[in-house]
Amino acid sequence: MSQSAGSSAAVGEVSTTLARPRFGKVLVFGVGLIGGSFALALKAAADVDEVVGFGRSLASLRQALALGVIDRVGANAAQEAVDADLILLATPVGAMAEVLTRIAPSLGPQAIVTDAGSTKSDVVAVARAALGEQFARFVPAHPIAGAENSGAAAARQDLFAGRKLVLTPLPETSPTALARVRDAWALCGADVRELTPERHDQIFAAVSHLPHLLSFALVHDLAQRDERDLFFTYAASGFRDFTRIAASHPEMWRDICLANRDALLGELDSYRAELDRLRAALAAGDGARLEAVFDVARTARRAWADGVSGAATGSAGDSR
Ligand SMILES: NC(=O)C1=CN([C@@H]2O[C@H](COP(=O)(O)OP(=O)(O)OC[C@H]3O[C@@H](n4cnc5c(N)ncnc54)[C@H](O)[C@@H]3O)[C@@H](O)[C@H]2O)C=CC1
Ligand SMILES: O=C(O)C(=O)Cc1ccc(O)cc1
Repeated sequence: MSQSAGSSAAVGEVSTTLARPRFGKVLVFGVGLIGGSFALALKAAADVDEVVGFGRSLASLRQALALGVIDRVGANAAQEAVDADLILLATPVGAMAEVLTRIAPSLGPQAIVTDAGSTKSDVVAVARAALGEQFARFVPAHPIAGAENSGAAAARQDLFAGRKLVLTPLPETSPTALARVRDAWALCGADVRELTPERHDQIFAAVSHLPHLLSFALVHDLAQRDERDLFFTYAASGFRDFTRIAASHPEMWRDICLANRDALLGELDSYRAELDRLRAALAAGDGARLEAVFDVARTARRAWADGVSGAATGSAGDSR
């Protein structure tokens, strides 16, 4: 995809020295699965001077350093922001306001700020409030790639390869900043799309946030029972598929649910109504109704899986 820095043309070809895209000094706040994978992928594909990592725990930042995910552990975010070129927020969404407030006063004129949060309207609102006149260089983003695993040790250079990445630019977003962030994610291998923040949050309430809530709820319900060990002993692959995401990070999902509360409540109500209809059919012994519902769901699920497997976005059991 990208050429090595300084690659020279073969004899007889027009001599062109194609430099790798330059990203200068990159700060990553939250060097976990997503921030760490972004750092690895961008360093592999672009000319990055250094990646400086910030986080809550020195131990996990040291681990990220030892793994080569970051080049340096940052000590003073405000100072490091002065000459940073690209700043990625990859903390849980509830922590982003505090990070933005810390760096806002010292951002240099070259700095572009982006995020990887799973919700967008809330992140846009806190960025607008914290950055004020500098909000134009904030480019909201959400990689649709991940896993139930957390931390820098789970980071992978190819996490975003072939996966969708949604940008939710605003009318005031700087076209230059937007192009740079689009380029950065494309260099990480992502298939970059655009939505409005509101549309993004509606869609992801239905296809991501609700399924995680349901999975947590099912496992929680079973885990409260006296006979849980016996029940879990007999759980098979259907249970494994349905509940893989209940092993996801509780703090991250607390923040996502609260940030997208209205849309998630709407989806939860819709799902409860569906469950009520199924319950009524079951209580009435209405097998035809149950089978009709299962049939529509099976057809839709198979069509979706066939469609996405062609686009390399994962299949059932693929935890990416
Ligand atoms: N896990 C996934 O599959 C995906 C997650 N996301 C989003 O990406 C973001 C990061 O998620 P992951 O990388 O999975 O989480 P993670 O738990 O692997 O990493 C988050 C990192 O942020 C640090 N952190 C927490 N609070 C902080 C604070 N106040 N200041 C600085 N650092 C702080 C943690 O110590 C941790 O190193 C979240 O906003 C999440 O919604 C987006 C797409 C997929
Ligand atoms: O683990 C999984 O399958 C996921 O669904 C990962 C994921 C989690 C949060 C996101 O915002 C996007 C993707």
